[in-house]
Amino acid sequence: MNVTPTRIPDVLLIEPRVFGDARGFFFESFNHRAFQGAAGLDISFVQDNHSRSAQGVLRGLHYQVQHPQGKLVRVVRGTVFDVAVDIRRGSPTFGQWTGTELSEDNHRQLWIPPGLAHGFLVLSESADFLYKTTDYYAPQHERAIAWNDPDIGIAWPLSAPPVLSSKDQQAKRLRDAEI
Ligand SMILES: Cc1cn([C@H]2C[C@H](O)[C@@H](COP(=O)(O)OP(=O)(O)O[C@H]3O[C@@H](C)C(=O)[C@@H](O)[C@H]3O)O2)c(=O)[nH]c1=O
Repeated sequence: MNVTPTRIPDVLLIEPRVFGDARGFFFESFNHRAFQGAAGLDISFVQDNHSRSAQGVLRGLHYQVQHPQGKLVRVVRGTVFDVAVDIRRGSPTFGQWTGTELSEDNHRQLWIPPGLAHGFLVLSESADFLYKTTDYYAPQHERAIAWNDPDIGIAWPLSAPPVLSSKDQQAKRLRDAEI
């Protein structure tokens, strides 16, 4: 697998080696040893999540103030624009974002370390989004930052206003958020 740092250097783009043949394809979607070696990270995952969303749905930007979750994210059906925002106080890239298209065709994964906010926009008719997390869901500690916070300035590839949960509609700007 290829591992490439993004403009937030510890957010990693992971491109697995895909073996295609007349039947279709095969790839290791997660290999603990390869992930540890390539990413240089000693990580264990405790939860796998799967969400399905329609075109134009935007989920995010989410994080947990305690029990922060590192996330290894990918798409098995459709295409999304996936975004991580650095909200770690004192980080040299605080307030910056990085975005990548993840799709069923490019098999790309993004590693988002604990402490960042995460969200995605569905570009295809629908999308199935899978991710592993390093800590458990803790709803009492979950927070959201507004997807359109002008201080962050994410260039979402939008053609219409996004579809948001009521929680995400009420999300705060980074400057007002508990981080
Ligand atoms: C995230 C999550 C939700 N749920 C439940 C709570 C709720 O009833 C329902 C839907 O939850 P949400 O609206 O929070 O789902 P969603 O908006 O998809 O939340 C997710 O968004 C992406 C961007 C992330 O990065 C994730 O960490 C997570 O925050 O699922 C769990 O039981 N376990 C979980 O781990």
